[in-house]
Amino acid sequence: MTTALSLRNIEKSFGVFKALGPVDLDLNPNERLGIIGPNGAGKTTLINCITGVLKPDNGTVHFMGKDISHLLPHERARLGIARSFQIPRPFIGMSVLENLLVPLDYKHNVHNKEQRALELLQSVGLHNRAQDPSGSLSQLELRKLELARALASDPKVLIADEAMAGLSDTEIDEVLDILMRLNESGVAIIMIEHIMHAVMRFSQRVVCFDTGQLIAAGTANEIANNEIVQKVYFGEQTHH
Ligand SMILES: Nc1ncnc2c1ncn2[C@@H]1O[C@H](COP(=O)(O)OP(=O)(O)OP(=O)(O)O)[C@@H](O)[C@H]1O
Repeated sequence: MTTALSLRNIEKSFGVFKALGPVDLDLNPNERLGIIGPNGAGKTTLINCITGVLKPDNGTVHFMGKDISHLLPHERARLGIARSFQIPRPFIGMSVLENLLVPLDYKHNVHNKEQRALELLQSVGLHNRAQDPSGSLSQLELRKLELARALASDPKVLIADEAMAGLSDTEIDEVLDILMRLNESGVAIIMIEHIMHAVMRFSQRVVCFDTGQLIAAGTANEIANNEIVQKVYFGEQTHH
């Protein structure tokens, strides 16, 4: 089976500081993968190496069997790798709908952009706010808009970076439902999340990073019961 993503021997240093690697990691098509690890573990660095924001010092990234190591971020996005950001920054002066017309403008094969924007809003449950100014959105609605924006490129892989931070339990459930529906529609999802119960509930497989290394991989249950993970991650959490 062709993997959706295949990372081999990825390494990244900042000056003399080794932030990541070497890391090998695969993502299967339509998989739900959780990435956990304490602050500074290298999760964001890894994601930046996947999206092309950072150029790793070593290693390769394959997407659907194609070597994309040399591609720029917008080229990777066009192929089908999308990322939603933890802190959404919508165009405040624009309506919710207009915010989605911006990324859709980059797509040449969408005939009716407004209709597509409304479909995207519907898929995240934000269609009733289409005409409202984006500055009037609640935290939860901003997260939904951020997901809709990431989906405008019709991704095959969505990297959700702390999409639920700061939300209440019922709001977390809503975001999880949206991500689950997306996954059912054929999008592989990488969830980077500090909210343990959410990432454990969502993910078919969880990998844990610490000091730039992948230290454990398994089902949510296996990872929750893994002694090394408990030491570096859950151990640390209980001191917060
Ligand atoms: N541009 C940079 N220059 C120097 N050091 C960096 C840079 N980006 C990240 N680092 C360092 O690399 C390490 C890994 O950081 P990274 O942001 O990838 O961790 P993380 O797992 O995403 O953490 P968090 O959960 O807090 O977001 C950290 O020690 C961080 O200080």
